[in-house]
Amino acid sequence: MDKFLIKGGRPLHGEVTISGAKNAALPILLATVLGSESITISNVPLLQDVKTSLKLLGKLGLAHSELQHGEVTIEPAEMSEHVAPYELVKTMRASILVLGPLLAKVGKAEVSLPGGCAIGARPVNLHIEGLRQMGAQIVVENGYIKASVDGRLKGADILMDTVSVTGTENLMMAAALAEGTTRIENAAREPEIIDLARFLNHLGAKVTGEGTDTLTIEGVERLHGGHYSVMPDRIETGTFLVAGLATGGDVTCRHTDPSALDAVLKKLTEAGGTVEKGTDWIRIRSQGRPKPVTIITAPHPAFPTDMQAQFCALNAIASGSGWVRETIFENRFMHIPELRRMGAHVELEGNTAISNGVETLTGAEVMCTDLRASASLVIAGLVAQGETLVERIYHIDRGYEGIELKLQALGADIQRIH
Ligand SMILES: CC(=O)N[C@H]1[C@@H](OP(=O)(O)OP(=O)(O)OC[C@H]2O[C@@H](n3ccc(=O)[nH]c3=O)[C@H](O)[C@@H]2O)O[C@H](CO)[C@@H](O)[C@@H]1O
Ligand SMILES: C=C(OP(=O)(O)O)C(=O)O
Repeated sequence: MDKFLIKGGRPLHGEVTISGAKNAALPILLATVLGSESITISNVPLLQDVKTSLKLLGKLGLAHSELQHGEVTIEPAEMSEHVAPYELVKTMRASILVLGPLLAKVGKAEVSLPGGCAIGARPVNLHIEGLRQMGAQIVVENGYIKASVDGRLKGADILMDTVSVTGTENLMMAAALAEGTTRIENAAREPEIIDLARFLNHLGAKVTGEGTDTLTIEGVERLHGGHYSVMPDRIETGTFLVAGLATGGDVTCRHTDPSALDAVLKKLTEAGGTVEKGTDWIRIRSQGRPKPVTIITAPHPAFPTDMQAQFCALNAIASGSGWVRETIFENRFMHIPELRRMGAHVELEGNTAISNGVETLTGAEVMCTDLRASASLVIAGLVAQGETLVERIYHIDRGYEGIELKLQALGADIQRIH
């Protein structure tokens, strides 16, 4: 299993090019199930989850080109299969996103129930309830969601009990080919939802209201082909900005979208970073030791859960006491015991991590438990005195394209050990 060996204490300096967003690329790739003509997608990050998505599309009978220079073409097909098996779903929760498209396109789907993961239970009841409202018959049997519909799905008025990103995406994709109009209220407003809506509209779907809490989708009979470029990864951007600030450096993220990062940039500024931005770049400069911040995660446009672990690493070395409260996932603090092993003074009280910043962390052997926890440990390793060995980095490879190469180019001493 690969590991990262990091020799900490070097400020990061320079420019980094941000990749396409994992959390936009995966739904967009899986939405190609809905297509009836050839679809080319560019700015696709080369990640383990992207490889898994392409494997899943292949399993469903869709041919695709090799992913080269971030571009892949997917050919439409008479779907020969409608099953997303456990082997694939267990490695990538986003596989649940074929449920809506398969039902809409071929009228049947069997998708392994994703179950929980390290960060929480991660239920999908709202996906199932919404599809039932659109006329699907669904049973959960032998660990699979087995769904079918007579004829086409029907447009419906759906009120989501809670804001769900993948739930909104599944229902939006299903509604794109349904008969009649679907209204999704209390919809998620994440930038990745907007990107998926734009992608679907580019292929001829009729989605409006993206970026607000009410989506209206007028179903169409078929989607045509096209070429679409995935939005930049706001979480990768935020991760590099935190790493720049934490190490006392000066980092510019290129090929990104500052408008998707308002809550994160606000907290970076509160933490004492000097933030400048243009249409597609953000620069952060450290002015000395970071100041502590208080953070409450919540659905967009509030502070994203996918950035809280990185800010825990920042608070760990801040000049005072700060706290981070996680409201989306019940167990997303697995990085805290690892940060403590590196000398952080941080306590968990319920869903809040309260830290008393220390001057510096010390290198240690630490273990990744999930994607963003891994990012926080890498940041901590870059800051720490001495050597840090980060184990189980397959978690990080799910979501960050060549993170060690990008960090090396910014001056970090980080090596992948096979
Ligand atoms: C709102 C939110 O911040 N969602 C995050 C969530 O998306 P992801 O789509 O994985 O999770 P959801 O947005 O669906 O979950 C949000 C909340 O709704 C609950 N829920 C969800 C679906 C459902 O059917 N029933 C139900 O009760 C979940 O338990 C959770 O507390 O994890 C992703 C990966 O870390 C992040 O990129 C998303 O930003
Ligand atoms: C936890 C994440 O992803 P996933 O939903 O794929 O597990 C993430 O992007 O931080």
